[in-house]
Amino acid sequence: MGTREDAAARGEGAGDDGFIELEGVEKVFRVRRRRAGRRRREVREVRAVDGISFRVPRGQMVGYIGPNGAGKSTTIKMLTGVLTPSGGRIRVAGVDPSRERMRLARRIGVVFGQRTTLWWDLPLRDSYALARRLYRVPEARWRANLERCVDLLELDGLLDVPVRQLSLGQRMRGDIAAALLHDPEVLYLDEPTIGLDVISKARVRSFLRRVNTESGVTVLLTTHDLTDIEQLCDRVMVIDHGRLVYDGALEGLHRAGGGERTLVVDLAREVPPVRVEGARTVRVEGPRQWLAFPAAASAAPLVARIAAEYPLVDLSVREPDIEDVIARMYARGAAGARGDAGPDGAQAPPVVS
Ligand SMILES: Nc1ncnc2c1ncn2[C@@H]1O[C@H](COP(=O)(O)OP(=O)(O)OP(=O)(O)O)[C@@H](O)[C@H]1O
Repeated sequence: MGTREDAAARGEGAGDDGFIELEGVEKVFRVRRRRAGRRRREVREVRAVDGISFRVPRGQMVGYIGPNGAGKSTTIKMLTGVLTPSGGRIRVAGVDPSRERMRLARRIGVVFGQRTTLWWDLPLRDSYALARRLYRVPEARWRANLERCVDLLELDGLLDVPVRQLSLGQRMRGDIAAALLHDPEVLYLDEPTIGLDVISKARVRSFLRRVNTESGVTVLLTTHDLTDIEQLCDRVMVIDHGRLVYDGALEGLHRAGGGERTLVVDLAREVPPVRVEGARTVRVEGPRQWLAFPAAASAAPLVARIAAEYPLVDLSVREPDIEDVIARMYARGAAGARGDAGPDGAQAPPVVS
């Protein structure tokens, strides 16, 4: 991982405002299935990605979120060149991924949280050494990158352990390191914190923040955990049924969804429901209380008010599920939020904040 300047110097023909560019991208899968009583197989079309356009400048860290089956993984697979779009145009660093997949492979890193790219029976160290040969990374560069990853991802002591013996959190950190040892300019992360405990999530997030700010790596992050987005991304894009329905800041998404966050407070003893301006108590269980407050509001003044008047011991903030936020966007009929096809079949632009 070089510096931000290194990353800028590596630019090949891509304008800074369109390092990743998608124009009207579509992916249609044809699924064959046999219906009971029919001899012929029926062909059904699944429009996994349905006319998506966006541009991501170099060095930006973007959240790419949506409900299950929305088309997130399909988009990432097209960005890596694993899948070829059925329509539209993609450029990553000026390169068409599906045409020049091998050339692009050296410039991108991919982490699929649900699957490992590491060799299951080999120690991490051997997996990394194989990847070095595959990507032809110069020895000195590779060593420096490995040292930095081992240090920041706390992999020391794990390098000689076979991957299958690692915990999920250790394996995920191992996978993230593997994706970065060849100095990629873009990192695609598909659910990098899925299934991790709070401490492992915090480690992964703080590492990703450093990689983005210090090395200028452009990051596209898919997650169901809105805290990942809140802590890492200035920009969030929401995809639903293969269409982009929102592009902007997380606060704007909360406004569009009109959602609420929940402040969970642990008090030193049981007290009547907390009464505080800006929130309403929705649940009380012994000394623990749940307070709902507008998702777009800051929790800090609320916490200060509670701490001043109640024996506050501990607290946490729970984000609404992305499914809830999107469901509310639909329920409120936010202008253009559906990305409905117009009379001419054109897709309405996403809500932009
Ligand atoms: N190879 C395939 N063949 C047929 N249909 C597919 C294929 N891959 C994905 N799909 C379908 O395309 C749609 C989008 O899937 P995709 O995996 O991109 O969604 P996702 O947003 O990543 O979902 P999740 O959050 O559950 O991972 C789904 O309806 C899925 O069933």
